[in-house]
Amino acid sequence: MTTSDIVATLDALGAAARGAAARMAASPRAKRDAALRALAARLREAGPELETANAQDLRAAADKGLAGPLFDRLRLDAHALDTVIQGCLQLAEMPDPIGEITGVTQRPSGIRVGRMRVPLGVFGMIYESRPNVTIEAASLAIKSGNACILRGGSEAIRSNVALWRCVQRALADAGLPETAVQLVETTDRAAVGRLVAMPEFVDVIIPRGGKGLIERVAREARVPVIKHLDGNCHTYVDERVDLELAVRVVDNAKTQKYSPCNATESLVVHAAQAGAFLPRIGAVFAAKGVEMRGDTRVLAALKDVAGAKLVAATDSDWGEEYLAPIVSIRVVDSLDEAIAHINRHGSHHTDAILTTDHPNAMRFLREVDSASVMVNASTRFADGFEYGLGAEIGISTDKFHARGPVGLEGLTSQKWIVLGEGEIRE
Ligand SMILES: NC(=O)C1=CN([C@@H]2O[C@H](COP(=O)(O)OP(=O)(O)OC[C@H]3O[C@@H](n4cnc5c(N)ncnc54)[C@H](OP(=O)(O)O)[C@@H]3O)[C@@H](O)[C@H]2O)C=CC1
Ligand SMILES: N[C@@H](CCC(=O)OP(=O)(O)O)C(=O)O
Repeated sequence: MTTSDIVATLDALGAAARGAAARMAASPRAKRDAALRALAARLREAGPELETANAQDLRAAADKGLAGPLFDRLRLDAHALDTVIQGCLQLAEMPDPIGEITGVTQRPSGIRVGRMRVPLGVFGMIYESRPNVTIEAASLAIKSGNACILRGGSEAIRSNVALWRCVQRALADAGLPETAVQLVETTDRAAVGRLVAMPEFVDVIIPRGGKGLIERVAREARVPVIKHLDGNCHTYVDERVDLELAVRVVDNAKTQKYSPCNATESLVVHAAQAGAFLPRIGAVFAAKGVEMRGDTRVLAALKDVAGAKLVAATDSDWGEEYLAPIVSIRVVDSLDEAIAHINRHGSHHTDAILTTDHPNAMRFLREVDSASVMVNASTRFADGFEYGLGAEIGISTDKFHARGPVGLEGLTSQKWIVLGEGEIRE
Protein backbone atom coordinates (compact mmCIF):
# COMPACT_ATOMS: atom_id res chain seq x y z
CA MET A 1 0.00 0.00 0.00
CA THR A 2 1.37 3.46 -0.84
CA THR A 3 1.14 6.30 1.66
CA SER A 4 -1.64 7.93 -0.32
CA ASP A 5 -3.57 4.62 -0.36
CA ILE A 6 -3.23 4.47 3.42
CA VAL A 7 -4.44 8.04 3.82
CA ALA A 8 -7.43 7.33 1.56
CA THR A 9 -8.25 4.13 3.47
CA LEU A 10 -8.06 5.85 6.83
CA ASP A 11 -10.15 8.77 5.61
CA ALA A 12 -12.83 6.34 4.44
CA LEU A 13 -12.79 4.62 7.84
CA GLY A 14 -13.00 8.01 9.52
CA ALA A 15 -15.94 9.25 7.46
CA ALA A 16 -17.83 6.01 8.09
CA ALA A 17 -17.08 6.19 11.82
CA ARG A 18 -18.29 9.78 12.02
CA GLY A 19 -21.63 8.75 10.48
CA ALA A 20 -21.92 5.71 12.73
CA ALA A 21 -21.14 7.73 15.87
CA ALA A 22 -24.24 9.88 15.42
CA ARG A 23 -26.41 6.78 15.07
CA MET A 24 -24.79 5.08 18.07
CA ALA A 25 -25.27 8.16 20.26
CA ALA A 26 -28.97 8.26 19.40
CA SER A 27 -29.53 4.49 19.66
CA PRO A 28 -31.69 3.09 22.45
CA ARG A 29 -30.07 1.07 25.18
CA ALA A 30 -31.99 -2.04 24.08
CA LYS A 31 -30.23 -2.11 20.70
CA ARG A 32 -26.76 -1.65 22.16
CA ASP A 33 -27.38 -4.39 24.73
CA ALA A 34 -28.79 -6.64 21.98
CA ALA A 35 -25.58 -6.09 20.00
CA LEU A 36 -23.51 -7.14 23.03
CA ARG A 37 -25.54 -10.33 23.50
CA ALA A 38 -25.32 -11.02 19.76
CA LEU A 39 -21.57 -10.50 19.97
CA ALA A 40 -21.31 -13.10 22.73
CA ALA A 41 -23.26 -15.56 20.53
CA ARG A 42 -21.25 -14.75 17.40
CA LEU A 43 -17.97 -15.24 19.23
CA ARG A 44 -19.16 -18.57 20.57
CA GLU A 45 -20.20 -19.85 17.15
CA ALA A 46 -16.97 -18.56 15.55
CA GLY A 47 -14.81 -20.57 17.98
CA PRO A 48 -13.10 -22.79 15.35
CA GLU A 49 -12.57 -19.89 12.92
CA LEU A 50 -11.01 -17.80 15.70
CA GLU A 51 -8.83 -20.70 16.78
CA THR A 52 -7.46 -21.09 13.24
CA ALA A 53 -6.73 -17.38 12.86
CA ASN A 54 -5.03 -17.22 16.25
CA ALA A 55 -2.96 -20.34 15.50
CA GLN A 56 -1.68 -18.60 12.34
CA ASP A 57 -0.72 -15.51 14.37
CA LEU A 58 1.01 -17.64 16.98
CA ARG A 59 2.96 -19.56 14.34
CA ALA A 60 4.10 -16.36 12.62
CA ALA A 61 5.05 -14.80 15.96
CA ALA A 62 7.03 -17.89 17.00
CA ASP A 63 8.87 -17.79 13.64
CA LYS A 64 9.79 -14.16 14.39
CA GLY A 65 11.17 -15.21 17.78
CA LEU A 66 8.39 -13.78 19.97
CA ALA A 67 8.49 -15.61 23.32
CA GLY A 68 7.62 -15.40 27.00
CA PRO A 69 4.84 -13.12 28.26
CA LEU A 70 4.53 -11.29 24.91
CA PHE A 71 3.82 -14.59 23.17
CA ASP A 72 1.39 -15.65 25.92
CA ARG A 73 -0.74 -12.53 25.62
CA LEU A 74 -1.15 -13.14 21.87
CA ARG A 75 -2.87 -16.43 22.65
CA LEU A 76 -6.66 -16.46 22.33
CA ASP A 77 -7.37 -19.80 23.96
CA ALA A 78 -10.75 -21.12 25.10
CA HIS A 79 -10.37 -19.46 28.50
CA ALA A 80 -9.50 -16.04 27.04
CA LEU A 81 -12.38 -16.31 24.58
CA ASP A 82 -14.81 -17.29 27.30
CA THR A 83 -13.66 -14.36 29.44
CA VAL A 84 -14.43 -11.81 26.71
CA ILE A 85 -17.78 -13.50 25.99
CA GLN A 86 -18.71 -13.22 29.68
CA GLY A 87 -17.51 -9.60 29.59
CA CYS A 88 -19.95 -8.79 26.76
CA LEU A 89 -22.83 -10.41 28.65
CA GLN A 90 -21.93 -8.54 31.84
CA LEU A 91 -21.73 -5.22 30.01
CA ALA A 92 -25.20 -5.83 28.56
CA GLU A 93 -26.55 -6.07 32.12
CA MET A 94 -24.87 -2.88 33.32
CA PRO A 95 -26.80 0.40 33.57
CA ASP A 96 -26.78 2.60 30.47
CA PRO A 97 -24.36 5.48 31.07
CA ILE A 98 -25.77 7.49 28.20
CA GLY A 99 -28.45 10.13 28.69
CA GLU A 100 -28.12 10.13 32.49
CA ILE A 101 -29.00 13.59 33.82
CA THR A 102 -27.44 14.69 37.10
CA GLY A 103 -27.01 17.72 39.34
CA VAL A 104 -30.01 19.71 38.13
CA THR A 105 -30.42 22.91 40.15
CA GLN A 106 -32.77 25.83 39.68
CA ARG A 107 -31.12 29.23 39.24
CA PRO A 108 -32.57 32.57 40.48
CA SER A 109 -33.41 33.35 36.83
CA GLY A 110 -35.76 30.37 36.78
CA ILE A 111 -33.75 28.16 34.46
CA ARG A 112 -32.79 24.68 35.61
CA VAL A 113 -29.15 23.72 34.93
CA GLY A 114 -27.74 20.20 34.98
CA ARG A 115 -25.53 17.76 33.13
CA MET A 116 -26.20 14.96 30.68
CA ARG A 117 -23.76 12.10 30.05
CA VAL A 118 -22.94 11.65 26.36
CA PRO A 119 -20.53 9.52 24.30
CA LEU A 120 -17.17 11.01 23.27
CA GLY A 121 -17.99 10.37 19.59
CA VAL A 122 -15.29 8.53 17.63
CA PHE A 123 -12.23 7.18 19.38
CA GLY A 124 -9.18 5.70 17.70
CA MET A 125 -7.28 3.13 19.70
CA ILE A 126 -3.77 1.77 19.14
CA TYR A 127 -2.89 -1.19 21.31
CA GLU A 128 -0.62 -4.16 21.81
CA SER A 129 -0.81 -7.59 20.15
CA ARG A 130 -3.44 -8.91 22.49
CA PRO A 131 -6.61 -10.08 20.69
CA ASN A 132 -8.93 -9.99 23.70
CA VAL A 133 -8.42 -6.21 23.86
CA THR A 134 -10.16 -5.96 20.46
CA ILE A 135 -13.37 -7.31 21.97
CA GLU A 136 -13.01 -5.34 25.21
CA ALA A 137 -12.61 -2.10 23.26
CA ALA A 138 -15.42 -2.95 20.80
CA SER A 139 -17.85 -3.94 23.54
CA LEU A 140 -17.13 -0.84 25.62
CA ALA A 141 -17.58 1.33 22.52
CA ILE A 142 -20.95 -0.28 21.77
CA LYS A 143 -22.26 0.04 25.33
CA SER A 144 -21.09 3.65 25.64
CA GLY A 145 -22.66 4.68 22.32
CA ASN A 146 -19.37 5.55 20.65
CA ALA A 147 -17.85 4.56 17.33
CA CYS A 148 -14.23 3.43 17.23
CA ILE A 149 -11.39 2.65 14.86
CA LEU A 150 -9.10 -0.05 16.26
CA ARG A 151 -5.44 -0.56 15.39
CA GLY A 152 -4.13 -3.59 17.26
CA GLY A 153 -0.59 -4.92 17.32
CA SER A 154 0.67 -6.35 14.05
CA GLU A 155 1.34 -9.84 15.42
CA ALA A 156 -2.40 -10.20 16.20
CA ILE A 157 -3.72 -9.09 12.81
CA ARG A 158 -5.36 -12.37 11.72
CA SER A 159 -7.03 -12.88 15.11
CA ASN A 160 -8.20 -9.27 15.14
CA VAL A 161 -9.75 -9.49 11.67
CA ALA A 162 -11.62 -12.69 12.65
CA LEU A 163 -12.85 -11.08 15.88
CA TRP A 164 -13.88 -7.92 14.10
CA ARG A 165 -16.03 -9.94 11.65
CA CYS A 166 -17.95 -11.20 14.69
CA VAL A 167 -18.42 -7.62 15.90
CA GLN A 168 -19.72 -6.51 12.51
CA ARG A 169 -22.21 -9.39 12.37
CA ALA A 170 -23.40 -8.63 15.89
CA LEU A 171 -23.94 -4.94 15.14
CA ALA A 172 -25.93 -5.89 12.03
CA ASP A 173 -27.95 -8.45 14.06
CA ALA A 174 -28.99 -5.62 16.40
CA GLY A 175 -29.80 -3.13 13.62
CA LEU A 176 -26.81 -0.90 14.45
CA PRO A 177 -24.27 0.36 11.89
CA GLU A 178 -21.48 -2.15 11.22
CA THR A 179 -19.12 0.81 10.88
CA ALA A 180 -19.51 1.63 14.58
CA VAL A 181 -16.48 -0.60 15.12
CA GLN A 182 -13.83 -0.67 12.40
CA LEU A 183 -10.41 -2.22 12.23
CA VAL A 184 -7.33 -0.88 10.49
CA GLU A 185 -6.47 -3.91 8.37
CA THR A 186 -2.99 -2.84 7.37
CA THR A 187 -0.10 -3.29 9.79
CA ASP A 188 1.80 -0.44 8.14
CA ARG A 189 2.59 2.07 10.91
CA ALA A 190 1.87 4.92 8.50
CA ALA A 191 -1.79 4.21 9.27
CA VAL A 192 -1.15 5.18 12.90
CA GLY A 193 0.24 8.51 11.69
CA ARG A 194 -2.96 9.22 9.79
CA LEU A 195 -5.33 7.93 12.47
CA VAL A 196 -3.97 10.38 15.04
CA ALA A 197 -4.15 13.35 12.68
CA MET A 198 -7.70 13.50 11.36
CA PRO A 199 -9.67 15.69 13.77
CA GLU A 200 -12.53 15.92 11.30
CA PHE A 201 -13.26 12.23 11.91
CA VAL A 202 -11.69 11.22 15.23
CA ASP A 203 -12.45 12.96 18.55
CA VAL A 204 -9.91 11.27 20.80
CA ILE A 205 -6.98 8.87 20.49
CA ILE A 206 -6.26 6.17 23.03
CA PRO A 207 -2.70 4.86 22.65
CA ARG A 208 -1.96 1.84 24.80
CA GLY A 209 1.66 0.77 24.74
CA GLY A 210 5.24 1.68 25.47
CA LYS A 211 7.36 4.81 25.17
CA GLY A 212 7.99 4.61 21.39
CA LEU A 213 4.30 4.66 20.64
CA ILE A 214 3.56 7.46 23.04
CA GLU A 215 6.40 9.62 21.75
CA ARG A 216 5.07 9.30 18.22
CA VAL A 217 1.49 10.03 19.24
CA ALA A 218 2.56 13.00 21.35
CA ARG A 219 4.48 14.37 18.35
CA GLU A 220 1.90 13.78 15.66
CA ALA A 221 -1.55 13.79 17.26
CA ARG A 222 -3.92 16.56 16.25
CA VAL A 223 -6.71 15.42 18.55
CA PRO A 224 -6.87 14.97 22.33
CA VAL A 225 -5.08 11.89 23.63
CA ILE A 226 -5.83 9.67 26.61
CA LYS A 227 -2.46 8.04 27.22
CA HIS A 228 -2.31 4.46 28.47
CA LEU A 229 1.37 4.34 29.16
CA ASP A 230 3.96 2.12 30.73
CA GLY A 231 3.74 1.13 34.36
CA ASN A 232 6.86 1.57 36.47
CA CYS A 233 4.87 0.68 39.58
CA HIS A 234 6.34 0.81 43.09
CA THR A 235 5.59 -0.91 46.34
CA TYR A 236 6.94 0.88 49.43
CA VAL A 237 7.46 -1.07 52.66
CA ASP A 238 7.11 1.47 55.44
CA GLU A 239 8.91 1.80 58.80
CA ARG A 240 5.98 0.18 60.65
CA VAL A 241 4.57 -2.76 58.77
CA ASP A 242 3.11 -6.23 59.17
CA LEU A 243 5.95 -8.32 57.72
CA GLU A 244 3.77 -11.32 56.84
CA LEU A 245 1.45 -9.03 54.88
CA ALA A 246 4.40 -7.30 53.22
CA VAL A 247 5.97 -10.53 51.96
CA ARG A 248 2.60 -11.80 50.66
CA VAL A 249 1.68 -8.56 48.89
CA VAL A 250 5.11 -7.81 47.40
CA ASP A 251 5.39 -11.39 46.12
CA ASN A 252 2.00 -11.07 44.40
CA ALA A 253 2.67 -7.58 43.05
CA LYS A 254 5.91 -8.70 41.40
CA THR A 255 5.47 -12.35 40.48
CA GLN A 256 1.77 -13.13 39.93
CA LYS A 257 2.28 -12.11 36.29
CA TYR A 258 5.36 -10.36 34.90
CA SER A 259 4.01 -8.70 31.73
CA PRO A 260 1.12 -6.44 32.82
CA CYS A 261 1.68 -2.75 33.26
CA ASN A 262 0.40 -2.93 36.85
CA ALA A 263 3.05 -5.38 38.07
CA THR A 264 5.45 -3.88 40.62
CA GLU A 265 8.80 -3.13 39.04
CA SER A 266 10.45 -1.37 41.94
CA LEU A 267 10.51 -2.06 45.65
CA VAL A 268 11.30 0.75 48.10
CA VAL A 269 12.05 -0.28 51.68
CA HIS A 270 12.42 1.84 54.82
CA ALA A 271 15.87 1.35 56.40
CA ALA A 272 14.25 0.24 59.68
CA GLN A 273 12.80 -2.82 57.89
CA ALA A 274 15.67 -3.61 55.53
CA GLY A 275 17.28 -6.18 57.87
CA ALA A 276 14.04 -8.01 58.63
CA PHE A 277 12.14 -7.74 55.36
CA LEU A 278 14.72 -7.94 52.58
CA PRO A 279 16.10 -11.43 53.39
CA ARG A 280 12.55 -12.80 53.54
CA ILE A 281 11.37 -11.34 50.24
CA GLY A 282 14.82 -12.06 48.80
CA ALA A 283 14.34 -15.77 49.50
CA VAL A 284 10.94 -15.70 47.76
CA PHE A 285 12.40 -13.93 44.72
CA ALA A 286 15.42 -16.25 44.65
CA ALA A 287 13.13 -19.29 44.62
CA LYS A 288 11.22 -17.83 41.65
CA GLY A 289 14.30 -16.77 39.72
CA VAL A 290 13.66 -13.03 40.07
CA GLU A 291 16.80 -10.95 39.56
CA MET A 292 17.23 -8.25 42.22
CA ARG A 293 18.93 -4.99 41.29
CA GLY A 294 19.67 -3.12 44.47
CA ASP A 295 21.62 -0.28 46.01
CA THR A 296 24.53 -1.02 48.37
CA ARG A 297 22.33 -1.39 51.46
CA VAL A 298 20.07 -3.84 49.60
CA LEU A 299 23.00 -5.92 48.38
CA ALA A 300 24.37 -6.07 51.94
CA ALA A 301 21.03 -7.20 53.35
CA LEU A 302 20.63 -9.90 50.68
CA LYS A 303 24.18 -11.25 50.52
CA ASP A 304 23.39 -14.45 52.46
CA VAL A 305 20.19 -15.35 50.61
CA ALA A 306 20.79 -18.70 48.91
CA GLY A 307 20.43 -18.66 45.13
CA ALA A 308 19.75 -14.90 44.97
CA LYS A 309 20.52 -13.28 41.61
CA LEU A 310 21.95 -9.97 42.80
CA VAL A 311 23.02 -7.07 40.60
CA ALA A 312 24.15 -3.57 41.61
CA ALA A 313 21.46 -1.14 40.46
CA THR A 314 22.42 1.75 38.21
CA ASP A 315 20.52 5.04 37.98
CA SER A 316 18.66 3.85 34.91
CA ASP A 317 17.14 0.95 36.88
CA TRP A 318 14.96 3.29 38.94
CA GLY A 319 13.03 4.33 35.84
CA GLU A 320 12.89 0.92 34.18
CA GLU A 321 9.74 -1.06 33.37
CA TYR A 322 11.14 -4.59 33.05
CA LEU A 323 7.95 -6.61 32.33
CA ALA A 324 10.15 -9.55 33.34
CA PRO A 325 11.43 -11.40 36.44
CA ILE A 326 13.61 -8.46 37.47
CA VAL A 327 12.97 -6.00 40.30
CA SER A 328 14.83 -2.88 41.37
CA ILE A 329 15.16 -2.36 45.13
CA ARG A 330 16.12 0.74 47.06
CA VAL A 331 16.44 1.47 50.77
CA VAL A 332 15.26 4.90 51.99
CA ASP A 333 15.51 6.63 55.36
CA SER A 334 12.07 8.24 55.48
CA LEU A 335 8.59 8.37 53.99
CA ASP A 336 9.51 11.73 52.44
CA GLU A 337 12.38 10.10 50.60
CA ALA A 338 10.15 7.24 49.43
CA ILE A 339 7.49 9.63 48.08
CA ALA A 340 10.10 11.79 46.35
CA HIS A 341 11.70 8.71 44.76
CA ILE A 342 8.36 7.39 43.47
CA ASN A 343 7.24 10.76 42.10
CA ARG A 344 10.60 11.25 40.39
CA HIS A 345 11.18 7.82 38.89
CA GLY A 346 7.67 6.30 38.63
CA SER A 347 5.39 6.55 35.63
CA HIS A 348 2.34 7.87 37.57
CA HIS A 349 0.49 4.59 36.98
CA THR A 350 0.06 2.66 40.25
CA ASP A 351 1.99 2.75 43.51
CA ALA A 352 1.36 1.16 46.90
CA ILE A 353 2.42 1.63 50.52
CA LEU A 354 2.46 -1.26 52.99
CA THR A 355 2.13 0.15 56.49
CA THR A 356 0.38 -0.06 59.85
CA ASP A 357 0.75 3.70 60.32
CA HIS A 358 -2.48 5.51 59.42
CA PRO A 359 -1.02 9.04 59.03
CA ASN A 360 1.72 7.66 56.76
CA ALA A 361 -0.88 5.83 54.67
CA MET A 362 -2.89 9.04 54.28
CA ARG A 363 0.20 11.06 53.33
CA PHE A 364 1.12 8.49 50.70
CA LEU A 365 -2.40 8.59 49.23
CA ARG A 366 -2.33 12.38 49.02
CA GLU A 367 1.24 12.98 47.94
CA VAL A 368 2.05 10.23 45.46
CA ASP A 369 1.00 11.60 42.09
CA SER A 370 -0.25 8.44 40.39
CA ALA A 371 -3.48 7.27 38.78
CA SER A 372 -3.97 4.62 41.48
CA VAL A 373 -2.47 4.80 44.95
CA MET A 374 -2.97 1.87 47.28
CA VAL A 375 -2.57 0.98 50.93
CA ASN A 376 -1.74 -2.59 51.93
CA ALA A 377 -2.75 -4.08 48.58
CA SER A 378 -1.06 -5.47 45.48
CA THR A 379 -0.52 -3.10 42.55
CA ARG A 380 -1.88 -5.92 40.35
CA PHE A 381 -5.38 -4.80 41.45
CA ALA A 382 -5.21 -1.76 39.15
CA ASP A 383 -7.67 -3.19 36.67
CA GLY A 384 -11.14 -2.20 35.47
CA PHE A 385 -12.71 -5.53 36.28
CA GLU A 386 -11.17 -5.59 39.78
CA TYR A 387 -12.41 -2.02 40.39
CA GLY A 388 -15.97 -2.99 39.40
CA LEU A 389 -16.06 -1.19 36.04
CA GLY A 390 -17.15 -4.35 34.18
CA ALA A 391 -14.31 -4.12 31.66
CA GLU A 392 -11.54 -1.75 30.78
CA ILE A 393 -10.10 0.04 27.79
CA GLY A 394 -6.79 0.16 29.65
CA ILE A 395 -5.16 2.12 32.43
CA SER A 396 -4.85 5.80 31.76
CA THR A 397 -1.73 7.52 32.99
CA ASP A 398 -3.21 10.91 32.09
CA LYS A 399 -4.73 13.31 34.60
CA PHE A 400 -7.99 14.15 32.91
CA HIS A 401 -11.44 12.71 33.60
CA ALA A 402 -10.20 9.27 32.54
CA ARG A 403 -7.44 8.47 35.05
CA GLY A 404 -6.46 4.90 36.00
CA PRO A 405 -8.61 1.99 34.78
CA VAL A 406 -10.93 3.36 32.09
CA GLY A 407 -14.37 1.82 31.69
CA LEU A 408 -17.67 3.12 30.37
CA GLU A 409 -17.56 6.43 32.18
CA GLY A 410 -14.11 7.22 30.78
CA LEU A 411 -15.53 6.91 27.26
CA THR A 412 -18.15 9.56 27.96
CA SER A 413 -18.24 13.21 28.88
CA GLN A 414 -20.93 15.43 30.31
CA LYS A 415 -22.60 18.28 28.54
CA TRP A 416 -24.46 21.05 30.27
CA ILE A 417 -28.20 21.09 29.79
CA VAL A 418 -30.44 24.07 30.49
CA LEU A 419 -34.20 23.62 30.91
CA GLY A 420 -36.30 26.75 30.72
CA GLU A 421 -39.85 27.93 30.39
CA GLY A 422 -39.19 30.95 28.23
CA GLU A 423 -36.85 32.77 30.65
CA ILE A 424 -34.72 35.57 29.16
CA ARG A 425 -31.48 36.99 30.55
CA GLU A 426 -31.73 40.40 32.25
N1 LIG B 1 -1.46 1.56 30.63
C1 LIG B 1 -2.01 0.49 30.04
O1 LIG B 1 -3.23 0.30 30.08
C2 LIG B 1 -1.18 -0.51 29.33
C3 LIG B 1 0.14 -0.25 29.04
N2 LIG B 1 0.88 -1.19 28.37
C4 LIG B 1 2.27 -0.89 28.09
O2 LIG B 1 2.62 -1.32 26.78
C5 LIG B 1 3.96 -1.72 26.73
C6 LIG B 1 4.13 -3.12 26.22
O3 LIG B 1 3.40 -3.40 25.07
P1 LIG B 1 4.11 -3.47 23.63
O4 LIG B 1 3.30 -4.34 22.75
O5 LIG B 1 5.54 -3.75 23.78
O6 LIG B 1 3.89 -1.96 23.23
P2 LIG B 1 4.27 -1.22 21.92
O7 LIG B 1 4.23 0.20 22.28
O8 LIG B 1 5.48 -1.78 21.29
O9 LIG B 1 3.06 -1.59 20.92
C7 LIG B 1 1.75 -1.21 21.17
C8 LIG B 1 1.08 -0.78 19.86
O10 LIG B 1 1.67 0.42 19.41
C9 LIG B 1 2.17 0.29 18.08
N3 LIG B 1 3.38 1.09 17.97
C10 LIG B 1 4.47 1.05 18.75
N4 LIG B 1 5.36 1.98 18.37
C11 LIG B 1 4.82 2.63 17.32
C12 LIG B 1 5.26 3.70 16.48
N5 LIG B 1 6.43 4.30 16.64
N6 LIG B 1 4.45 4.12 15.48
C13 LIG B 1 3.25 3.54 15.29
N7 LIG B 1 2.79 2.51 16.06
C14 LIG B 1 3.55 2.07 17.05
C15 LIG B 1 2.41 -1.21 17.95
O11 LIG B 1 2.39 -1.53 16.59
P3 LIG B 1 3.26 -2.71 15.95
O12 LIG B 1 2.43 -3.91 16.03
O13 LIG B 1 3.49 -2.23 14.57
O14 LIG B 1 4.51 -2.86 16.77
C16 LIG B 1 1.24 -1.77 18.73
O15 LIG B 1 0.06 -1.73 17.96
C17 LIG B 1 4.46 -1.65 28.15
O16 LIG B 1 5.14 -0.44 28.33
C18 LIG B 1 3.17 -1.69 28.97
O17 LIG B 1 3.26 -1.14 30.25
C19 LIG B 1 0.35 -2.38 27.96
C20 LIG B 1 -0.96 -2.66 28.24
C21 LIG B 1 -1.82 -1.78 28.94
N1 LIG C 1 -5.86 -4.81 33.29
C1 LIG C 1 -4.77 -5.67 32.99
C2 LIG C 1 -3.50 -4.89 32.79
C3 LIG C 1 -3.41 -4.38 31.37
C4 LIG C 1 -2.11 -4.80 30.74
O1 LIG C 1 -1.05 -4.53 31.24
O2 LIG C 1 -2.12 -5.52 29.63
P1 LIG C 1 -0.87 -6.31 28.95
O3 LIG C 1 0.38 -5.52 29.09
O4 LIG C 1 -1.30 -6.47 27.55
O5 LIG C 1 -0.75 -7.63 29.67
C5 LIG C 1 -4.62 -6.71 34.07
O6 LIG C 1 -4.53 -6.37 35.24
O7 LIG C 1 -4.53 -7.87 33.73
